[in-house]
Amino acid sequence: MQLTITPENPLEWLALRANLAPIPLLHAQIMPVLAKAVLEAADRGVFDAVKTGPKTLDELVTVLHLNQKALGELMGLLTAMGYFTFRNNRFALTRMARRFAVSSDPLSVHGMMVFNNRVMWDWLAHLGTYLETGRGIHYHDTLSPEQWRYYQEAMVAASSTEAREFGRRVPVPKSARTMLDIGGSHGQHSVALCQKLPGLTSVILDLPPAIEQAAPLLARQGMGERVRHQPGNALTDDFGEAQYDIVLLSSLAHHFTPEQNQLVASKVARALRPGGVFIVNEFIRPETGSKPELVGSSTDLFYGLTSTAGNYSIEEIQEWQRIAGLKPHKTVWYRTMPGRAMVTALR
Ligand SMILES: C[S@@+](CC[C@H](N)C(=O)[O-])C[C@H]1O[C@@H](n2cnc3c(N)ncnc32)[C@H](O)[C@@H]1O
Repeated sequence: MQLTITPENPLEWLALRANLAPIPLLHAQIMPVLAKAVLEAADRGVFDAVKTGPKTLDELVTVLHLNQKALGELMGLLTAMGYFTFRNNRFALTRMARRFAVSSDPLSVHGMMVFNNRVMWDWLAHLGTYLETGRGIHYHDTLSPEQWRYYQEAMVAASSTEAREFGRRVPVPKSARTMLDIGGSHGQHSVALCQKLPGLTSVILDLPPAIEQAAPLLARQGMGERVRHQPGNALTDDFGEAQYDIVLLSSLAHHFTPEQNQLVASKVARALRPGGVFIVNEFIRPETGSKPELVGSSTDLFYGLTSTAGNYSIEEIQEWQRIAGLKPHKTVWYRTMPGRAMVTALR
């Protein structure tokens, strides 16, 4: 899967080939507006307002208390982007928008859109400073309780589709009974595996302010004591010895430096039982100059900006696992998300 600028006819193909299309204008002027329009629409309840059935612009103006001209422009853009159709003077949600943009669908990314609109958007203004200093903003140290809530809801939204594929495809022993989910937040990955393996229980280790906000999100899953939170810090806590059949580090390695990841991998190796599996679930950094992959490259820059860290290559992740005394095992690439993989190793 790729995010691309695609010609729609042979003449456009020729224009692109002949370098006649000003691509940076699309990146610099069009794409930021597309992104912000989707975020603001989600945050203002535009998608939810159409959930019960097609609406005219006038009806939307009344329900949403927004300016008619401005909302008309937004709806025009969202229709062009494939979120709505417009027939008989009414806007209707497309299948894609109904599943992923309306807040109530189990696969919705609405929580991520609200977080990005209310919290993340302002971080982007720091990119210039990051480029000068190499120092990211380290948001885990400064979020307010309300921002922690948006963050944890965003993580649910970001991983709902992925957790299903993870549960189906991650190579784990069927006999596994104990799991440690480091930085596991909402617990969707643990829940997916516990639903698949009836004998499995999981402990989610996360920072105390994260757990405060993630607890109700985990409770919603109805797993009771089989998936429980444990407040702590992956960098300073001991994980114990030969306790777990599965250890998962999902979307946390990108917040840590290589040295911190090596430290975590060593503690994980000690905490695994013989035959146990360590899964690093991550966006993978494409090598500069290799086949273009926008998700891996843009998240790499983004995690640099946010945590002074970034994405890692498969080889780098396997090197932490190897130095920790583990044997690199299968790497499984996601089919539902480009640039993302489960990199596994065995004790
Ligand atoms: C990007 S989220 C990933 C959540 C989840 N694992 C997933 O894949 O959807 C990173 C999580 O790691 C937690 N975290 C950050 N630093 C941590 C640390 N030092 N120890 C434990 N958890 C940490 C955050 O609170 C957050 O819940």
